[in-house]
Amino acid sequence: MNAIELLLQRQSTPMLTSPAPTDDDLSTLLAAGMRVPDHGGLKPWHFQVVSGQGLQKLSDIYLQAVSVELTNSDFEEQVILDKKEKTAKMPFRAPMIIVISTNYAEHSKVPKQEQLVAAGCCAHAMQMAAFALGYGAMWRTGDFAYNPIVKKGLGVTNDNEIVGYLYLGTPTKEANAKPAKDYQAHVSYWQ
Ligand SMILES: Cc1cc2nc3c(=O)[nH]c(=O)nc-3n(C[C@H](O)[C@H](O)[C@H](O)COP(=O)(O)O)c2cc1C
Repeated sequence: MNAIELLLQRQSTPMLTSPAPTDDDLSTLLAAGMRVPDHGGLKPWHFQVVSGQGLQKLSDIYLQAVSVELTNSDFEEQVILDKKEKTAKMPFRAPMIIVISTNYAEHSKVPKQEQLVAAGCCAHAMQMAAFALGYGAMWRTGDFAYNPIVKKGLGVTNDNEIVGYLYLGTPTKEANAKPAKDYQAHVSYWQ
């Protein structure tokens, strides 16, 4: 697949299984993440690679966060148990997750907004590199990207943000190709 085919045909892979990217391939993904446009060369991001026992650690953090949320809730006991069970399983939807967070720097010419965009580019670049290497990937956030207990557990300070959880692995099945999206309504021209 050449670069244009990759850009025009990319699509997410929600259903992932082992194998995860090999060490060499992971290294390529991380290098692609580092290669993004970066105003001021601040590298205002951090990548936390979660696999193996790390997935259980992430699951424990999610469970802690949801347990606090559910304390004093009006839900019936069985509903609470179901929610906790569902939450604890979330990190196991793939054999590897890269958590992309910001690592904001103070800079007079580079506002946080630009640094956040750059960190978002990292997630996209790593997803594209994963596709190019034959893996599947899905960029997720959800409540746990914004939860203070989860942020603390992952070592993301209050003044930084989790940009996404990039789930990585091998697709469980061949996906039906999604149709291209028409760009006409999203473009204007000055000529
Ligand atoms: C910042 C960000 C957060 C996202 N969070 C979620 C999410 O939590 N759950 C989800 O199903 N899709 C999420 N998505 C969307 C998927 O990654 C994916 O793009 C979407 O399902 C469309 O599929 P496609 O990539 O094949 O076009 C998110 C995308 C972005 C850019």
